[in-house]
Amino acid sequence: MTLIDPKLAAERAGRWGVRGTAAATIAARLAFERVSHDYDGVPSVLDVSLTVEPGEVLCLLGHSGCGKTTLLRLAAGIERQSAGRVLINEREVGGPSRFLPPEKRGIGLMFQDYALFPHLSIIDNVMFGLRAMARDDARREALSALSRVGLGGYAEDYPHALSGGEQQRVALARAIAPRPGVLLMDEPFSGLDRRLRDSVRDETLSVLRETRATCILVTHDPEEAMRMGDRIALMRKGAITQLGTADELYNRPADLFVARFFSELNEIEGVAGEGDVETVFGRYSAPGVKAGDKIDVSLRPQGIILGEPGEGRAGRVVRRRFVGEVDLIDLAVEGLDHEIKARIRDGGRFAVGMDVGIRVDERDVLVFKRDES
Ligand SMILES: Nc1ncnc2c1ncn2[C@@H]1O[C@H](COP(=O)(O)OP(=O)(O)OP(=O)(O)O)[C@@H](O)[C@H]1O
Repeated sequence: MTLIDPKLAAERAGRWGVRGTAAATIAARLAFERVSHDYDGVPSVLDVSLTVEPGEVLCLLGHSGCGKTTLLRLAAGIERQSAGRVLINEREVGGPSRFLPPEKRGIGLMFQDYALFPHLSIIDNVMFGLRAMARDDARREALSALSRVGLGGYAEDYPHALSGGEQQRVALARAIAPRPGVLLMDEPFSGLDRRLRDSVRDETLSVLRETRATCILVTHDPEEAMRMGDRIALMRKGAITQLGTADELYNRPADLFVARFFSELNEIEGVAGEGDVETVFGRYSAPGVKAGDKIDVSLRPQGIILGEPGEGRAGRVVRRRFVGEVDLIDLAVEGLDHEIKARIRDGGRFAVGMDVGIRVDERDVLVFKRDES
Protein backbone atom coordinates (compact mmCIF):
# COMPACT_ATOMS: atom_id res chain seq x y z
CA MET A 1 0.00 0.00 0.00
CA THR A 2 1.32 3.49 -0.86
CA LEU A 3 1.02 6.02 1.91
CA ILE A 4 0.25 9.51 0.64
CA ASP A 5 1.52 12.48 2.65
CA PRO A 6 -1.73 14.38 3.37
CA LYS A 7 0.06 17.75 3.20
CA LEU A 8 1.41 17.07 -0.28
CA ALA A 9 -1.92 15.65 -1.40
CA ALA A 10 -3.66 18.82 -0.27
CA GLU A 11 -1.12 20.94 -2.11
CA ARG A 12 -1.58 18.97 -5.30
CA ALA A 13 -5.32 19.52 -5.01
CA GLY A 14 -4.63 23.26 -5.04
CA ARG A 15 -5.44 23.78 -1.38
CA TRP A 16 -3.94 26.33 0.92
CA GLY A 17 -1.81 25.31 3.91
CA VAL A 18 -2.84 24.83 7.50
CA ARG A 19 -4.57 27.85 9.02
CA GLY A 20 -2.86 29.43 11.99
CA THR A 21 0.66 28.60 10.84
CA ALA A 22 1.73 31.92 9.29
CA ALA A 23 4.46 33.71 11.22
CA ALA A 24 3.23 36.75 13.13
CA THR A 25 4.73 40.19 12.83
CA ILE A 26 4.66 43.29 15.01
CA ALA A 27 2.04 45.39 13.33
CA ALA A 28 2.83 49.03 12.67
CA ARG A 29 0.70 52.18 12.54
CA LEU A 30 0.81 53.87 9.16
CA ALA A 31 -0.23 57.51 8.86
CA PHE A 32 -0.55 59.98 6.00
CA GLU A 33 -0.54 63.60 7.16
CA ARG A 34 -1.91 66.06 4.61
CA VAL A 35 -0.16 64.25 1.78
CA SER A 36 -0.32 65.61 -1.78
CA HIS A 37 1.36 64.46 -4.95
CA ASP A 38 1.41 65.41 -8.63
CA TYR A 39 2.84 63.96 -11.83
CA ASP A 40 4.67 66.87 -13.49
CA GLY A 41 2.20 69.42 -12.15
CA VAL A 42 -0.93 67.28 -12.70
CA PRO A 43 -2.41 66.54 -9.24
CA SER A 44 -2.94 62.86 -8.37
CA VAL A 45 -3.33 62.91 -4.55
CA LEU A 46 -4.85 65.91 -2.79
CA ASP A 47 -4.29 66.64 0.88
CA VAL A 48 -4.93 63.11 2.18
CA SER A 49 -4.87 62.47 5.93
CA LEU A 50 -5.43 58.88 7.00
CA THR A 51 -4.25 56.60 9.79
CA VAL A 52 -4.23 52.82 9.41
CA GLU A 53 -4.18 51.20 12.84
CA PRO A 54 -1.88 48.29 13.76
CA GLY A 55 -3.30 45.02 12.41
CA GLU A 56 -6.05 46.75 10.47
CA VAL A 57 -6.95 45.84 6.89
CA LEU A 58 -7.90 49.07 5.12
CA CYS A 59 -9.26 48.97 1.58
CA LEU A 60 -8.55 51.91 -0.71
CA LEU A 61 -11.49 51.90 -3.07
CA GLY A 62 -12.22 54.03 -6.10
CA HIS A 63 -12.65 54.26 -9.86
CA SER A 64 -9.68 53.96 -12.17
CA GLY A 65 -7.40 56.99 -12.02
CA CYS A 66 -8.60 58.35 -8.65
CA GLY A 67 -5.13 58.05 -7.08
CA LYS A 68 -5.26 54.74 -5.16
CA THR A 69 -2.06 53.29 -6.57
CA THR A 70 -0.25 56.58 -6.16
CA LEU A 71 -1.20 56.73 -2.48
CA LEU A 72 0.10 53.17 -2.04
CA ARG A 73 3.34 54.08 -3.81
CA LEU A 74 3.73 57.09 -1.53
CA ALA A 75 3.41 54.80 1.52
CA ALA A 76 6.00 52.48 -0.01
CA GLY A 77 8.44 55.26 -0.85
CA ILE A 78 8.32 54.49 -4.59
CA GLU A 79 6.89 57.99 -5.19
CA ARG A 80 7.82 61.13 -3.30
CA GLN A 81 5.01 63.43 -2.14
CA SER A 82 4.97 67.14 -2.97
CA ALA A 83 3.54 68.03 0.46
CA GLY A 84 2.76 66.34 3.78
CA ARG A 85 4.31 63.45 5.64
CA VAL A 86 4.13 59.64 5.77
CA LEU A 87 4.76 58.12 9.20
CA ILE A 88 5.26 54.53 10.32
CA ASN A 89 4.89 54.12 14.08
CA GLU A 90 4.96 57.90 14.47
CA ARG A 91 8.36 58.03 12.77
CA GLU A 92 8.64 60.09 9.60
CA VAL A 93 9.57 57.88 6.64
CA GLY A 94 8.64 60.40 3.97
CA GLY A 95 8.51 64.15 4.49
CA PRO A 96 10.50 67.34 4.64
CA SER A 97 13.06 66.05 7.15
CA ARG A 98 13.74 62.61 5.66
CA PHE A 99 12.83 60.15 2.95
CA LEU A 100 13.45 56.44 3.44
CA PRO A 101 13.61 54.18 0.36
CA PRO A 102 11.16 51.22 0.19
CA GLU A 103 13.63 48.65 1.56
CA LYS A 104 14.16 50.71 4.72
CA ARG A 105 10.47 51.10 5.59
CA GLY A 106 9.67 47.58 6.86
CA ILE A 107 6.88 47.12 4.34
CA GLY A 108 5.82 44.23 2.13
CA LEU A 109 4.54 44.85 -1.38
CA MET A 110 2.27 42.78 -3.55
CA PHE A 111 1.36 43.93 -7.05
CA GLN A 112 -1.45 43.14 -9.44
CA ASP A 113 0.86 41.26 -11.84
CA TYR A 114 2.61 39.47 -8.91
CA ALA A 115 6.01 40.60 -10.27
CA LEU A 116 7.70 37.22 -9.78
CA PHE A 117 11.18 36.84 -11.25
CA PRO A 118 10.82 34.33 -14.10
CA HIS A 119 14.46 33.19 -13.95
CA LEU A 120 14.32 32.39 -10.21
CA SER A 121 12.77 29.26 -8.68
CA ILE A 122 9.74 29.68 -6.44
CA ILE A 123 11.82 29.33 -3.27
CA ASP A 124 14.40 31.84 -4.55
CA ASN A 125 11.59 34.27 -5.38
CA VAL A 126 10.34 34.04 -1.81
CA MET A 127 13.87 34.23 -0.39
CA PHE A 128 14.51 37.42 -2.36
CA GLY A 129 13.17 39.60 0.44
CA LEU A 130 15.17 37.66 3.04
CA ARG A 131 18.66 38.45 1.77
CA ALA A 132 19.63 40.01 5.08
CA MET A 133 19.26 36.61 6.81
CA ALA A 134 21.63 33.65 6.89
CA ARG A 135 20.77 31.42 3.91
CA ASP A 136 19.57 28.43 5.95
CA ASP A 137 17.32 30.62 8.08
CA ALA A 138 16.00 32.40 5.00
CA ARG A 139 15.23 29.05 3.36
CA ARG A 140 13.36 27.84 6.44
CA GLU A 141 11.27 31.05 6.64
CA ALA A 142 10.55 30.96 2.90
CA LEU A 143 9.47 27.29 3.05
CA SER A 144 7.25 28.01 6.02
CA ALA A 145 5.54 30.88 4.14
CA LEU A 146 5.18 28.70 1.03
CA SER A 147 3.66 25.87 3.09
CA ARG A 148 1.17 28.29 4.59
CA VAL A 149 -0.11 29.10 1.11
CA GLY A 150 -0.09 25.39 0.21
CA LEU A 151 2.88 25.50 -2.16
CA GLY A 152 5.71 23.95 -0.11
CA GLY A 153 5.86 21.10 -2.62
CA TYR A 154 6.57 23.48 -5.52
CA ALA A 155 9.61 25.22 -4.03
CA GLU A 156 12.01 24.16 -6.80
CA ASP A 157 9.62 24.87 -9.70
CA TYR A 158 9.69 28.06 -11.77
CA PRO A 159 6.87 30.63 -11.97
CA HIS A 160 5.89 29.73 -15.57
CA ALA A 161 4.95 26.22 -14.39
CA LEU A 162 2.33 27.60 -12.02
CA SER A 163 -1.25 28.74 -12.68
CA GLY A 164 -2.27 32.37 -12.11
CA GLY A 165 -3.84 31.43 -8.77
CA GLU A 166 -0.66 29.67 -7.64
CA GLN A 167 1.50 32.62 -8.69
CA GLN A 168 -0.73 34.86 -6.59
CA ARG A 169 -0.04 32.61 -3.60
CA VAL A 170 3.71 32.72 -4.22
CA ALA A 171 3.52 36.53 -4.34
CA LEU A 172 1.65 36.51 -1.03
CA ALA A 173 4.24 34.16 0.52
CA ARG A 174 7.02 36.45 -0.71
CA ALA A 175 5.30 39.51 0.75
CA ILE A 176 4.74 37.97 4.20
CA ALA A 177 7.99 36.00 4.55
CA PRO A 178 10.06 38.97 5.86
CA ARG A 179 7.27 39.60 8.42
CA PRO A 180 6.65 43.21 7.43
CA GLY A 181 4.81 45.49 9.85
CA VAL A 182 2.86 46.94 6.92
CA LEU A 183 1.68 45.09 3.84
CA LEU A 184 0.68 47.07 0.74
CA MET A 185 -1.37 45.19 -1.86
CA ASP A 186 -2.35 46.64 -5.24
CA GLU A 187 -5.36 44.86 -6.80
CA PRO A 188 -4.00 41.46 -5.70
CA PHE A 189 -7.00 39.49 -6.96
CA SER A 190 -7.80 41.20 -10.22
CA GLY A 191 -5.88 38.66 -12.34
CA LEU A 192 -7.89 35.72 -10.99
CA ASP A 193 -11.02 34.32 -12.54
CA ARG A 194 -14.27 34.73 -10.67
CA ARG A 195 -14.51 31.08 -9.67
CA LEU A 196 -11.23 31.26 -7.75
CA ARG A 197 -11.49 34.79 -6.44
CA ASP A 198 -13.82 34.29 -3.47
CA SER A 199 -11.84 31.46 -1.90
CA VAL A 200 -8.51 33.21 -2.56
CA ARG A 201 -9.82 36.38 -0.90
CA ASP A 202 -10.95 34.41 2.16
CA GLU A 203 -7.67 32.51 2.44
CA THR A 204 -5.62 35.67 1.93
CA LEU A 205 -7.61 37.42 4.64
CA SER A 206 -6.98 34.59 7.06
CA VAL A 207 -3.23 34.74 6.28
CA LEU A 208 -3.30 38.51 6.88
CA ARG A 209 -5.04 38.01 10.23
CA GLU A 210 -2.47 35.41 11.29
CA THR A 211 0.48 37.60 10.37
CA ARG A 212 -1.30 40.50 12.12
CA ALA A 213 0.27 42.87 9.61
CA THR A 214 -1.29 46.26 9.01
CA CYS A 215 -2.56 46.16 5.46
CA ILE A 216 -3.66 48.56 2.76
CA LEU A 217 -5.39 46.81 -0.09
CA VAL A 218 -6.22 48.70 -3.29
CA THR A 219 -9.32 47.66 -5.19
CA HIS A 220 -11.93 49.12 -7.53
CA ASP A 221 -14.48 46.46 -6.53
CA PRO A 222 -16.89 47.55 -3.76
CA GLU A 223 -17.83 43.97 -2.89
CA GLU A 224 -14.18 43.06 -2.45
CA ALA A 225 -13.63 46.11 -0.24
CA MET A 226 -16.62 45.16 1.91
CA ARG A 227 -15.45 41.55 2.24
CA MET A 228 -11.85 42.33 3.03
CA GLY A 229 -11.67 45.69 4.79
CA ASP A 230 -12.06 46.49 8.48
CA ARG A 231 -12.55 49.98 7.05
CA ILE A 232 -12.86 51.37 3.57
CA ALA A 233 -11.45 54.68 2.30
CA LEU A 234 -13.38 55.65 -0.82
CA MET A 235 -11.33 57.94 -3.05
CA ARG A 236 -12.43 60.37 -5.70
CA LYS A 237 -10.21 62.69 -7.75
CA GLY A 238 -7.21 62.24 -5.45
CA ALA A 239 -9.08 62.83 -2.17
CA ILE A 240 -10.84 60.60 0.36
CA THR A 241 -14.58 61.08 0.00
CA GLN A 242 -15.60 58.86 2.92
CA LEU A 243 -13.78 56.69 5.43
CA GLY A 244 -15.61 54.10 7.52
CA THR A 245 -16.80 50.54 7.88
CA ALA A 246 -18.64 48.78 5.07
CA ASP A 247 -21.86 49.23 7.04
CA GLU A 248 -21.29 52.98 7.41
CA LEU A 249 -20.51 53.55 3.74
CA TYR A 250 -23.38 51.39 2.51
CA ASN A 251 -26.06 52.52 4.95
CA ARG A 252 -24.95 56.08 5.65
CA PRO A 253 -23.22 57.23 2.46
CA ALA A 254 -21.91 60.79 2.71
CA ASP A 255 -23.21 61.73 -0.72
CA LEU A 256 -24.70 60.45 -3.94
CA PHE A 257 -21.27 59.52 -5.32
CA VAL A 258 -20.67 57.12 -2.42
CA ALA A 259 -24.19 55.68 -2.68
CA ARG A 260 -23.82 55.10 -6.43
CA PHE A 261 -20.52 53.34 -5.86
CA PHE A 262 -22.09 50.62 -3.73
CA SER A 263 -25.37 50.05 -5.49
CA GLU A 264 -27.28 50.68 -8.68
CA LEU A 265 -29.84 53.39 -7.86
CA ASN A 266 -33.22 54.60 -9.05
CA GLU A 267 -33.02 58.38 -8.90
CA ILE A 268 -36.43 60.03 -8.57
CA GLU A 269 -37.92 63.46 -8.00
CA GLY A 270 -38.65 64.60 -4.47
CA VAL A 271 -40.12 67.76 -2.97
CA ALA A 272 -38.34 68.93 0.18
CA GLY A 273 -40.34 69.74 3.30
CA GLU A 274 -39.10 70.58 6.81
CA GLY A 275 -37.08 67.46 7.72
CA ASP A 276 -38.72 65.27 5.13
CA VAL A 277 -39.25 64.72 1.45
CA GLU A 278 -42.37 63.91 -0.57
CA THR A 279 -42.17 61.43 -3.48
CA VAL A 280 -44.62 59.40 -5.55
CA PHE A 281 -43.99 56.53 -3.12
CA GLY A 282 -44.74 58.57 -0.02
CA ARG A 283 -43.06 60.86 2.46
CA TYR A 284 -39.65 60.00 3.88
CA SER A 285 -37.81 61.44 6.80
CA ALA A 286 -34.80 63.57 5.76
CA PRO A 287 -33.13 65.19 8.78
CA GLY A 288 -31.58 68.56 8.01
CA VAL A 289 -33.57 69.12 4.83
CA LYS A 290 -35.53 72.38 4.59
CA ALA A 291 -38.43 73.35 2.34
CA GLY A 292 -37.03 74.69 -0.92
CA ASP A 293 -33.76 72.68 -0.76
CA LYS A 294 -32.69 70.98 -3.95
CA ILE A 295 -32.41 67.31 -3.18
CA ASP A 296 -31.70 63.95 -4.75
CA VAL A 297 -33.79 60.96 -3.75
CA SER A 298 -32.48 57.51 -4.60
CA LEU A 299 -34.04 54.10 -4.16
CA ARG A 300 -32.03 50.91 -4.17
CA PRO A 301 -33.55 48.33 -6.56
CA GLN A 302 -33.43 45.69 -3.80
CA GLY A 303 -35.73 47.88 -1.64
CA ILE A 304 -38.60 47.90 -4.17
CA ILE A 305 -41.47 45.69 -2.99
CA LEU A 306 -44.07 44.45 -5.47
CA GLY A 307 -47.59 43.43 -4.52
CA GLU A 308 -51.13 43.34 -5.79
CA PRO A 309 -52.55 46.47 -7.49
CA GLY A 310 -53.71 48.80 -4.73
CA GLU A 311 -50.86 47.80 -2.41
CA GLY A 312 -48.85 50.98 -2.85
CA ARG A 313 -48.19 53.09 -5.93
CA ALA A 314 -49.74 51.85 -9.18
CA GLY A 315 -47.26 50.43 -11.69
CA ARG A 316 -46.83 47.97 -14.52
CA VAL A 317 -44.15 45.39 -15.34
CA VAL A 318 -42.35 46.49 -18.52
CA ARG A 319 -39.42 44.05 -18.69
CA ARG A 320 -38.11 41.12 -16.69
CA ARG A 321 -34.75 39.32 -16.81
CA PHE A 322 -33.64 36.47 -14.62
CA VAL A 323 -30.02 37.15 -13.57
CA GLY A 324 -29.33 34.34 -11.10
CA GLU A 325 -30.42 34.93 -7.53
CA VAL A 326 -32.98 37.59 -8.48
CA ASP A 327 -35.07 38.92 -11.34
CA LEU A 328 -34.40 42.43 -12.59
CA ILE A 329 -37.78 43.99 -13.24
CA ASP A 330 -38.28 47.33 -15.02
CA LEU A 331 -41.43 49.11 -13.92
CA ALA A 332 -43.52 51.97 -15.26
CA VAL A 333 -44.81 53.99 -12.31
CA GLU A 334 -47.85 56.24 -12.16
CA GLY A 335 -46.67 59.84 -11.89
CA LEU A 336 -43.04 59.16 -12.90
CA ASP A 337 -41.78 59.98 -16.39
CA HIS A 338 -39.11 57.27 -16.32
CA GLU A 339 -38.99 53.60 -15.43
CA ILE A 340 -37.49 52.23 -12.22
CA LYS A 341 -35.67 48.97 -11.63
CA ALA A 342 -36.45 46.37 -8.96
CA ARG A 343 -34.41 43.33 -7.87
CA ILE A 344 -36.92 40.71 -6.80
CA ARG A 345 -36.41 37.20 -5.47
CA ASP A 346 -38.78 34.69 -7.08
CA GLY A 347 -39.73 37.42 -9.56
CA GLY A 348 -41.06 34.81 -12.03
CA ARG A 349 -44.57 35.47 -10.75
CA PHE A 350 -44.51 38.99 -12.28
CA ALA A 351 -45.21 38.73 -16.00
CA VAL A 352 -44.60 41.53 -18.49
CA GLY A 353 -47.69 43.75 -18.75
CA MET A 354 -48.97 42.84 -15.27
CA ASP A 355 -50.36 45.62 -13.07
CA VAL A 356 -48.72 45.79 -9.63
CA GLY A 357 -48.65 47.85 -6.47
CA ILE A 358 -45.22 49.28 -5.60
CA ARG A 359 -43.87 50.08 -2.15
CA VAL A 360 -40.37 50.92 -1.02
CA ASP A 361 -38.46 49.69 2.04
CA GLU A 362 -37.44 52.84 3.90
CA ARG A 363 -33.96 51.42 4.56
CA ASP A 364 -33.33 51.58 0.83
CA VAL A 365 -34.34 55.22 0.43
CA LEU A 366 -31.40 57.65 0.37
CA VAL A 367 -31.91 61.39 0.44
CA PHE A 368 -29.13 63.90 -0.23
CA LYS A 369 -29.04 67.66 -0.48
CA ARG A 370 -27.85 68.36 -3.99
CA ASP A 371 -24.17 69.26 -4.23
CA GLU A 372 -24.17 72.23 -6.60
CA SER A 373 -20.48 72.99 -6.23
N1 LIG B 1 3.60 57.58 -14.01
C1 LIG B 1 2.64 58.47 -14.22
N2 LIG B 1 2.85 59.59 -14.92
C2 LIG B 1 1.88 60.49 -15.12
N3 LIG B 1 0.62 60.37 -14.64
C3 LIG B 1 0.34 59.28 -13.94
C4 LIG B 1 1.31 58.26 -13.68
N4 LIG B 1 0.76 57.28 -12.95
C5 LIG B 1 -0.53 57.68 -12.76
N5 LIG B 1 -0.79 58.86 -13.35
C6 LIG B 1 -2.06 59.60 -13.32
O1 LIG B 1 -2.34 59.93 -11.96
C7 LIG B 1 -3.71 59.74 -11.64
C8 LIG B 1 -3.85 58.73 -10.50
O2 LIG B 1 -3.41 57.47 -10.96
P1 LIG B 1 -3.38 56.15 -10.06
O3 LIG B 1 -2.72 55.07 -10.86
O4 LIG B 1 -2.85 56.48 -8.75
O5 LIG B 1 -4.94 55.86 -9.93
P2 LIG B 1 -5.66 54.50 -9.55
O6 LIG B 1 -6.86 54.92 -8.79
O7 LIG B 1 -4.74 53.56 -8.90
O8 LIG B 1 -6.09 53.95 -10.95
P3 LIG B 1 -6.05 52.45 -11.51
O9 LIG B 1 -7.08 51.70 -10.73
O10 LIG B 1 -6.44 52.62 -12.96
O11 LIG B 1 -4.66 51.96 -11.32
C9 LIG B 1 -4.37 59.31 -12.95
O12 LIG B 1 -4.94 60.44 -13.56
C10 LIG B 1 -3.24 58.76 -13.76
O13 LIG B 1 -3.50 58.92 -15.14
